[in-house]
Amino acid sequence: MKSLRLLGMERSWKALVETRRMTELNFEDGLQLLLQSELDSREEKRFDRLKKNAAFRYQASVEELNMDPKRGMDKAQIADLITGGYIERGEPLLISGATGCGKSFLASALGLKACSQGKKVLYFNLQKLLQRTKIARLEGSMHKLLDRIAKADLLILDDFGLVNLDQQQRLDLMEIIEDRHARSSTIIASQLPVASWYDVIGEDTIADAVLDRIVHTSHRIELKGESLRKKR
Ligand SMILES: Nc1ncnc2c1ncn2[C@@H]1O[C@H](COP(=O)(O)OP(=O)(O)OP(=O)(O)O)[C@@H](O)[C@H]1O
Repeated sequence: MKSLRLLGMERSWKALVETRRMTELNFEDGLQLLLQSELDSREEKRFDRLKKNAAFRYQASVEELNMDPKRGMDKAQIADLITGGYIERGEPLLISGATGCGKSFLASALGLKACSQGKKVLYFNLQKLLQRTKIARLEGSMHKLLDRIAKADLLILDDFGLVNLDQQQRLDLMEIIEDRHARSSTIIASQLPVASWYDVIGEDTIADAVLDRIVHTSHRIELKGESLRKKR
């Protein structure tokens, strides 16, 4: 088992030997148990890898979400998002709300859920990502970075609209969104209401092109209430 790197199976086998349960099982049940242990162990490892790769802002889970409707949380909508259907269909999710109302927490929790469903997720603060694209262009690694982003089943762009974009940043955002359009899902979180995103992008043709690709088919969550940081 060790040579074949069947580590989950090996662990289960050792437990069976130590507890002497192996003598109680017939061949078929024993084999099934060992194979199931191997499968569980691989899924667990894949989940850990996906979670690490996603680089979430919070290690938040959907079970921890405060579902108070006064905060703008709709149980049925969240339950639907948890199934991951929006990711399969490549639909965007736009989360807006004032600072501290839990946008990043919600996006991270949905991202973690997607990892548990075997999806490749990437989480970025948008400003930091657009600084990274600038550096990647200078270093000649832009193609690699865009390729990595395009391959993600779910891309989370947090803090959209905190600063205005320059022309190159607008074009980079456009390219990222275009690569994903109608194929892969993107979550965008912003303190600004969706109606003012046009002005944030700042150039009519690019704003039209970006928003046309994300707004029409999107799911929306508008979080309300006072900052959860203040409450704490
Ligand atoms: N559902 C929740 N349950 C428990 N704590 C939460 C929840 N949502 C958010 N928090 C906590 O509230 C604080 C603010 O949350 P978060 O960073 O997600 O807000 P935000 O809306 O993204 O803020 P900003 O716009 O300033 O980035 C964090 O400390 C977070 O841990």
